Amino acid sequence: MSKRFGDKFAVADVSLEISTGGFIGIIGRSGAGKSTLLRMINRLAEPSAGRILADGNDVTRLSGRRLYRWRADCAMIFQQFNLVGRLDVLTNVLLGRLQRTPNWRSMLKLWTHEEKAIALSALDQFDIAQIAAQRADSLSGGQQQRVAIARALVQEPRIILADEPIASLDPRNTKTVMDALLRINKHYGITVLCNLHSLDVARCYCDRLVGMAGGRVVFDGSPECLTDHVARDLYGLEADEVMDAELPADVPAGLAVPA
Ligand SMILES: Nc1ncnc2c1ncn2[C@@H]1O[C@H](COP(=O)(O)OP(=O)(O)OP(=O)(O)O)[C@@H](O)[C@H]1O
Repeated sequence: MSKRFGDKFAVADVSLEISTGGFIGIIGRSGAGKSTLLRMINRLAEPSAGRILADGNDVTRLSGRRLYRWRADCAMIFQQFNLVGRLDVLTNVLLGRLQRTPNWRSMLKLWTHEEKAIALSALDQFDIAQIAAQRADSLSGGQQQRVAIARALVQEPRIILADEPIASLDPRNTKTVMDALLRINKHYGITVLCNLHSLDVARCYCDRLVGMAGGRVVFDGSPECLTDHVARDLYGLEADEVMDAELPADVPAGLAVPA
């Protein structure tokens, strides 16, 4: 796929094959094309050229109901959480059910007991069921992002597209949020594609890293294959910054699935 803005290519001739159930980190310096690549997958950005194939179906040609369904299959997590601040946490999570709920019921906010139970259970998995009745704008950044992940989970997606989900969080909240994404990936087998600035976080959580520079893929492999030498090539002058440890000292290395 390629995406051009004017005469500049944000993504240029990128070809990736993504297997179900992976935890893929997309890394690279600012402006490398990571967000544009993710946004093309759920068609928030239209590719200028190329195709996206999912199970043999050309996603780039979908419209109407079928596009709506594809977007329901791809839950998006944003850096700025995108919760509705004046609504309580439980309602924010229930909004993730919108694509699966008849319009008239969601407009009247007539959620069934079952839907509420699903939403509460999602919150419980990330240890935040006790704040279900609080307004979303009263929460810390880490709590808000966990609510956003619970909302994504109740959407029952096949893929989670996370665009810099930890960029505005401190190290402890970074770990909580990455653990939540890892749990979704390992426990439910949902594929996670995650744009990450911190190389250390990417190495710790992802089983595959895709490195982008100037809109192109310049590295694609396991974290072990991404040597410091390759990373320095990828990040240039930003290398020292992204290779600084951002996780607290008690974080175990490797892919330990949280209990
Ligand atoms: N809507 C747009 N209009 C014009 N140019 C854009 C637009 N969106 C992105 N770009 C340009 O495309 C290039 C890639 O941007 P993109 O946001 O995908 O990079 P990124 O790797 O996600 O960077 P960052 O980490 O800073 O978000 C950049 O040069 C950016 O300025």
